Amino acid sequence: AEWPAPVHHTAAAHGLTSDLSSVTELLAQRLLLADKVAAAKYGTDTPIDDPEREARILDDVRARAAGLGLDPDAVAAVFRDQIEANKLVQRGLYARWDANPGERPTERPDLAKEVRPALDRITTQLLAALDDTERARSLPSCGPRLATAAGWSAYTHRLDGLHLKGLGRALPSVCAAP
Ligand SMILES: C=C(O[C@@H]1C=C(C(=O)O)C=C[C@H]1O)C(=O)O
Repeated sequence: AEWPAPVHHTAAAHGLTSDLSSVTELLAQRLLLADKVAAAKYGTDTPIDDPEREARILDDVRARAAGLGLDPDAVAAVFRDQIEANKLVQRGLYARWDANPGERPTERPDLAKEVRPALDRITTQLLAALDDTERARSLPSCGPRLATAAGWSAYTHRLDGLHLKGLGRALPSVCAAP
């Protein structure tokens, strides 16, 4: 055989990358969209919790995980964490806006036309990132690597305390169970 082997495909395409920042970057981006979700809902009859939308998301990612050869339960657990993290941030923003009317959003984004499509784009990207990092997420080093990557994502996005708490809530199922 030839050596070194010709590179026909990227490491990421084979789940060989050990860098989890592609994942944490998307988790941070998704969490920052909670501000737009909350702004879309605050002061309206639309509740923070939408169990039907959540169930549709989880059904969809299970099917797409299976198509990628990923464990549907494990992938659904990651998205369940993202949804809980998002609601945690939404609730925190509501509390902040209730207490400080001056900080309330001045515009109400369109949940259906603007915000949910942005969340859906991240879903597609996150599924690809989970696929790319399948091996790294199964290693014992996943936890420390994930913490490091999350720290960088938090830093580059200048996350405040509430969003840091949300990012912490977003992480527990990213590393495969031992
Ligand atoms: C983001 C929303 O709010 C909540 C959080 C969701 C999520 O993180 O995907 C989905 C449904 C809601 O329970 C939304 O309504 O779209």
